Amino acid sequence: MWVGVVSLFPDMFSAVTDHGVTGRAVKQGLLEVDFWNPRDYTHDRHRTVDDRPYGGGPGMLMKVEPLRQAIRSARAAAGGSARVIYLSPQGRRLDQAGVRELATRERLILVAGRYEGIDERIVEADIDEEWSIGDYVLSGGELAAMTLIDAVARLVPGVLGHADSAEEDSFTAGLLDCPHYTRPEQIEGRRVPEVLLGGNHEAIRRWRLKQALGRTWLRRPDLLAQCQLNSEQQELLAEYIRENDT
Ligand SMILES: Nc1nonc1C(=O)NCc1ccc(Cl)cc1
Repeated sequence: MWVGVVSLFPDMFSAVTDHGVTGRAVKQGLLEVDFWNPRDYTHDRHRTVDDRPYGGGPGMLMKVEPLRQAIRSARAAAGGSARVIYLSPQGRRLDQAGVRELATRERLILVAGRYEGIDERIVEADIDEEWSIGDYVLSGGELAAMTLIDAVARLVPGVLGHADSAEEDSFTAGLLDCPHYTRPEQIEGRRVPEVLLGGNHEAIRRWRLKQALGRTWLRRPDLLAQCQLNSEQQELLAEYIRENDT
């Protein structure tokens, strides 16, 4: 997957390009991230990238020309086949379904804004899709862009490594994760559930599924309402509710 990033702070992206699963994906050539900085498209002595808002008010906007040229350069490099995405609280809320949609695209260009925003005419003329990672206000679009890169890259074949791509198997898709345990067997009197210490893999699978269903029921009934539960899942959830309905 190829991602073009338009940002005033490209160095921030080392968080995804130089670390962990996504860093390894870059090394392996499964993920490529290239950068276009609007500041490189300024021609004044001060390399100005911000501009005052018509109508007054606090703060500045991103200056139009440098941003437009950076986006156009990124599009040209993508060979015109990229989707240009702008990250902002005004966008479509990102969830795993949206991540799956975005992961089907070979080329994405992510526009990370700074200051108070970008000119609406750029959104109309140069942006294909606007996405939000959540209902809160960040200081710029970079962290949102990195969040999207991380979530989408994990769905690129080969990136996660373990063949069963634990993340997305049908077992728990759409449910919260089950509890996890590792050594030692006891921490200040708290023990690991016995089923996990045995070797009964079918019992372990059922226990994990039951826990995932139960935790979703307890913490995110909205997610559960969207799930089509099969008979085994319905049975396990009913069992969990019987055991946990306070
Ligand atoms: N929440 C979010 N989901 O995506 N992006 C955000 C966010 O807060 N961006 C801050 C931001 C976005 C554009 C500009 Cl010009 C300035 C600051």
